[in-house]
Amino acid sequence: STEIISRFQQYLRINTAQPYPNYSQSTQFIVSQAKTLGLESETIEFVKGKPVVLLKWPGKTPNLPSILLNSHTDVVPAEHHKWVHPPFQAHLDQDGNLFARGSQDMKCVGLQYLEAIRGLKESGFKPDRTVYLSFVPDEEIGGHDGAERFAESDKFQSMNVGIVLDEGLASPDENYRVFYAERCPWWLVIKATGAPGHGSKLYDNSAMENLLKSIESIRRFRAAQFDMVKAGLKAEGEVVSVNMVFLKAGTPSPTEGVEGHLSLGFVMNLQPSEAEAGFDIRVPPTTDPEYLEKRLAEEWAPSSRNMTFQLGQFKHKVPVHDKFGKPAVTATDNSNPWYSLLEEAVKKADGKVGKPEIFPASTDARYFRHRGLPAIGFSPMANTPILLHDHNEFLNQAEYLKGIKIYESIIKTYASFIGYSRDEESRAEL
Ligand SMILES: CSCC[C@H](NC=O)C(=O)O
Ligand SMILES: [Zn+2]
Ligand SMILES: [Zn+2]
Repeated sequence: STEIISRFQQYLRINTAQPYPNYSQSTQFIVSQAKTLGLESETIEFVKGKPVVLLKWPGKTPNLPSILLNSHTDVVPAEHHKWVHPPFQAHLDQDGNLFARGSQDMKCVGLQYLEAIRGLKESGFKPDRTVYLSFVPDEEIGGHDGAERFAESDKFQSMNVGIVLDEGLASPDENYRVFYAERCPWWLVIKATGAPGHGSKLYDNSAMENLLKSIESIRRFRAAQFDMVKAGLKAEGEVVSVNMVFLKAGTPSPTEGVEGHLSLGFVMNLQPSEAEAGFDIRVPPTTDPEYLEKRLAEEWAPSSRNMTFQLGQFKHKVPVHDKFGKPAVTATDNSNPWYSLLEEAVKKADGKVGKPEIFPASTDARYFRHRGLPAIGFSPMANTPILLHDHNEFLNQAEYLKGIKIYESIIKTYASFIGYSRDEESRAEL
């Protein structure tokens, strides 16, 4: 098992942090792992410099829909000096905790898939269904040049995928968490305009006052949503989250060193004529988007208060709308055999799963769900604090090894499931 851990460390040490991920090194690493495992590999650049590494373990019955194990290779940046151990050193401490950016999100999962396959191959197991692994780029910046392109490709179509596994979240208790849907990201910028004026004058309808009224109203909404979570009435993924992420206002005055001026960077005795605030909003699949858009237009950025807004995701500062409307949800009842098979497989490997949840943020799973496929978010990390995107992200090595056993059980169960669901049949006929 020291070899297993050192392979994990090798992967963690590759700096694939946005915005300049070293994808050539991660690709090289994954392809070399595939070779030692005897898996077929193919690297596809739907967008130049953004490799999707696709591995294949052919099944004995190749006409059965295949299983796709997806993981992203990029990680979010880290503030190196705020970590106890450098984020790309993959330091293993005395308690067996492995510190690295990506140890939870989600290099663990990508490599656990591979280690599980190694174990299964060594045991002589042969899959009925074909198992694919995809290592995709750019999830952390929206996945548009990675999983989105992949899911829309002819290649993907030809793979006849029947079920996708993707990332979940760590669980502080003993139950693994399972995700069947996710909230839709709405990035909102509201802008207020108003008459400028002397800093000493009290008057209505200044840009700052107009913006602050909106912020107050948005905060009341935020508190009401958060209260439902605090009271235990709703789970995190079942309410609308709203967080202000930037404030932009003031009249700049770059007078550093200029005689007679204070060097605050802003003019202090001038009320500005424009002010802006940005919000990260996440909308559960159960919330009516029209209701929220109405609320936005009428209460949060009313034109009667000289406010405008932009909604969407932003590419080069221009909003691009994601798929609004009804986000796709994966069934967890008996219409979806893959869900109960996963539960069963986890139990068989001595793991426990909690109630299925809505993922609070976004993952690449949405692109597969949009294709009409079931996708389950699952990262086997129990008794682990949730540290994705945080300082000092770590995963305990024993937990990592346990996760490999869990995946062995899942892959074995999935790959030897030859029952044909009605849904699969109708897809096969297309
Ligand atoms: C909405 S595109 C960005 C995707 C990103 N995913 C992980 O953190 C997220 O912010 O949820
Ligand atoms: Zn992730
Ligand atoms: Zn992430």
